[in-house]
Amino acid sequence: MSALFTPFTLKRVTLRNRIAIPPMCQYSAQNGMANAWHLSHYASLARGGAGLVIVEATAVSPEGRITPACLGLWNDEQAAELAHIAAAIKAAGAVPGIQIAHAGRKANANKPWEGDDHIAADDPRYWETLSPSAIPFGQHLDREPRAMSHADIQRLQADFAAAARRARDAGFEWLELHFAHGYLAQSFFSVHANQREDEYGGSAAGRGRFLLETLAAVRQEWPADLPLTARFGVIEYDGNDEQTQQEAIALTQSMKEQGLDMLSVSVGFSTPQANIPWGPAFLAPVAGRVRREAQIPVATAWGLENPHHAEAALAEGHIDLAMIGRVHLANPNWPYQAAQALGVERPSWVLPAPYAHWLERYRPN
Ligand SMILES: C=C(C(=O)O)c1ccccc1
Repeated sequence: MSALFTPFTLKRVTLRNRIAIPPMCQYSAQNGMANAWHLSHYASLARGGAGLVIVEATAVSPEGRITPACLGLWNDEQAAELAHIAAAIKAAGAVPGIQIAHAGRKANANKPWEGDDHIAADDPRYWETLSPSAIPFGQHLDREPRAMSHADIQRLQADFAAAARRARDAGFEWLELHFAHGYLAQSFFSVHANQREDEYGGSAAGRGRFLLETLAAVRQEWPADLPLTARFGVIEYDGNDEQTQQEAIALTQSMKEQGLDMLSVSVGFSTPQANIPWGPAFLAPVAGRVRREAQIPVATAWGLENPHHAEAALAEGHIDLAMIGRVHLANPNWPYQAAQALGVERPSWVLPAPYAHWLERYRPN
């Protein structure tokens, strides 16, 4: 039996395999509302056979969106539309997950294919960006954000808790806090973005406070028997990686003690000067160190689209779940190809029966 096609149980949720589809922004919403695009997109991904499908970064407040076209979960109308997506993912046999997020100083940007840069101040779509300190990210996201007050911090933590409550009520069974990729929570942890001199800055403990408090607020709302996870950048590839990993692993241990069930290990993306060693499964050993030292189940993404690389990362004990993203956009039925490549018996049956039975006897010319 292949590691990739072994079920995985966390709290009262069992995934049919170790294939998870990570959040991938679609930049296709109006006023934060999901629409026909999102429903067909997520239903298609779920029908492909993955065990877990995580809905893209969904903002906890309007100014937390990466772009004006990002999803939101700051009101009940948005939750009602997302409930249809959770139901569609579940009906296809996958577990419905959702990532809740605040983009911080990277917010208020144009869509990637429309410039990927900050929206101009005289544009009607402009809104103020927030961050731990008034330090811009740089390059195409060079706007100086407003340094957050304690009132801002408390408001945004309450927004995360409210979004978690709505996600629960909408029928999602897996919640991921977006603590990665240079967005708000990652910015509190990163010295590149956080130069506060109060209790939310300075030491690693200070820079981790926002994440721990936000997790605690969400933990109050999210059911104890459903997985509460976070995607977190544990390395920046900025030349200071050993210290960053040590601090990140210490924070992960604290988050685990506060009720975090799993960590999706990613890159911080807090500085444009990062020198990321892109390549097959490049982050798997980093994830394996977090798994060993923090003693917490981990997932990771990046460079796992070759089934043999994903299988090895699991079999070698680096990870518990393989986040397989972009290749699913090219081939929503990637799990079927992976099952064939790994010699899984009756591979077509990773797909829904209406597809599986036709494919079982299909021999392409
Ligand atoms: C749009 C992203 C997200 O939502 O995390 C993202 C950003 C940086 C790298 C990968 C993904």
